[in-house]
Amino acid sequence: MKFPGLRKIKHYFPVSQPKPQLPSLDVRPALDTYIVGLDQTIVDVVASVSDEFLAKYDIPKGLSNLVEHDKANRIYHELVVNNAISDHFAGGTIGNTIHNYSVLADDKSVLLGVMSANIALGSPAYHYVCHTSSKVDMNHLQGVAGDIGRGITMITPDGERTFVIDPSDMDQLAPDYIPTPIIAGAAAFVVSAYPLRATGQPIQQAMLKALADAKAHQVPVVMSLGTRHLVEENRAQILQTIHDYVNVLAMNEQEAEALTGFRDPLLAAEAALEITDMVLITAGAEGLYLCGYTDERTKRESSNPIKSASLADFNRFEFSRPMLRRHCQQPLKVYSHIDPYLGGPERIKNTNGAGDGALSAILHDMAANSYHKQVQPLSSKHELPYLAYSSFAQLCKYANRVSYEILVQNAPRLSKGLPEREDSLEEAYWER
Ligand SMILES: Nc1ncnc2c1ncn2[C@@H]1O[C@H](COP(=O)(O)OP(=O)(O)OP(=O)(O)O)[C@@H](O)[C@H]1O
Ligand SMILES: Nc1nc2c(ncn2[C@@H]2O[C@H](CO)[C@@H](O)[C@H]2O)c(=O)[nH]1
Repeated sequence: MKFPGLRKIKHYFPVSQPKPQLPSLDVRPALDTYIVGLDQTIVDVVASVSDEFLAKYDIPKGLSNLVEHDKANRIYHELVVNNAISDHFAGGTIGNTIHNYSVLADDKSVLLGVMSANIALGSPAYHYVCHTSSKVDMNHLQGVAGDIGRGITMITPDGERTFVIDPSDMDQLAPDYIPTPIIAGAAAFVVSAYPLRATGQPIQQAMLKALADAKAHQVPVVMSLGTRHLVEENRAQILQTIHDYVNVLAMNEQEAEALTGFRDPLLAAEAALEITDMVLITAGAEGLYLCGYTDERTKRESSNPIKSASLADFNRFEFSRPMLRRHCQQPLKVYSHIDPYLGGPERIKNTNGAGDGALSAILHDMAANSYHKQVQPLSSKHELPYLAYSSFAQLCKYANRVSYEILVQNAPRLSKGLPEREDSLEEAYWER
């Protein structure tokens, strides 16, 4: 487990404790710190298209659209003929998140989902496996006869991305393939709302079982919302799922508006905190918001400039560490916001996965907290049951930095972690 993020002052973080056993790639619940993700396994087929191309196939821009197999094939073949496909890349919003977690933390995660039992060279499954970190344990995947999902990722000249999803067998994950002991030992369980639109498919029951397992074993449940129209179309079910199971909710501002009715991210977060414990709202060029609870006893005042927007002095206690609401004697809502790191990259070719990247940073910090607690149970950092190792403000910095890296690397999956030492980060940024 690496230390989460970069900062000037480090607490003692036991990264070099000798491991009691030989290293193993499989996750061992009693020995390892890891997170578990459940996803529809999808390969992203990345192509450059014009706005006219989207209009021709009647595809709403900026969203993830489920389409029938024949239509997906027609689109795919036109892209091949136009020579517009640049890459095949492993995708799936949670697949990306746990891959990025493993790269950042340099530690293990477990992927639950399906995989083609026979993988042919060049097949979607082949591309998926090739582009996934070896620290992602894929031993619990369910083998299927057909293909994994295909997500045609169309990038328009403005850098916006639009998906056409051809599901193939991606929704066939059965509850029998949810390993309860693996979930029970995890530092967090992460899932997206996408399976909720796979009406009548086995993955819905599998997801419910995994959620119930996580809840029964007090494993924090993290959910990302996926895409705006998924939220609009399944709002009641999503709200119920969040209310029943979810501790950390991640969404962009459009999804937040569809869920809560508030366009303003702070008001959306305030509303969402009535049904969950922590909320990450990414807002593109406006940066991101992280909001949650802390206990009155442990609130810490920020030394950053105090900001007011739709809520007055909203970031006043952003130096506090997040807690589950039920663990607070006197819960206090805390809000933090950060502008894009260094104002964002000079040129953004593609924003795909920037939000997932921010979430993987939050997961890293949560897992680091579990790890630290396991190794240093008597540390003052664990006097109260905190949800993360760092403060809201520090979590924002880290999440923001990782989003920037995704934008710079121009792919939803990090090919390398953050630099060990960054002059610009230490001097020009963290100290600001
Ligand atoms: N145009 C931009 N300029 C500067 N930073 C940006 C820009 N777009 C995104 N970012 C950075 O990336 C983060 C996440 O972006 P965004 O809100 O677009 O995520 P998203 O829509 O959830 O993405 P995805 O669903 O593809 O993962 C932002 O909080 C910000 O830090
Ligand atoms: N699980 C899942 N991921 C999706 C879907 N649509 C788009 N994505 C992924 O979202 C990622 C970007 O956030 C891409 O890598 C896509 O593969 C979907 O319907 N289900």
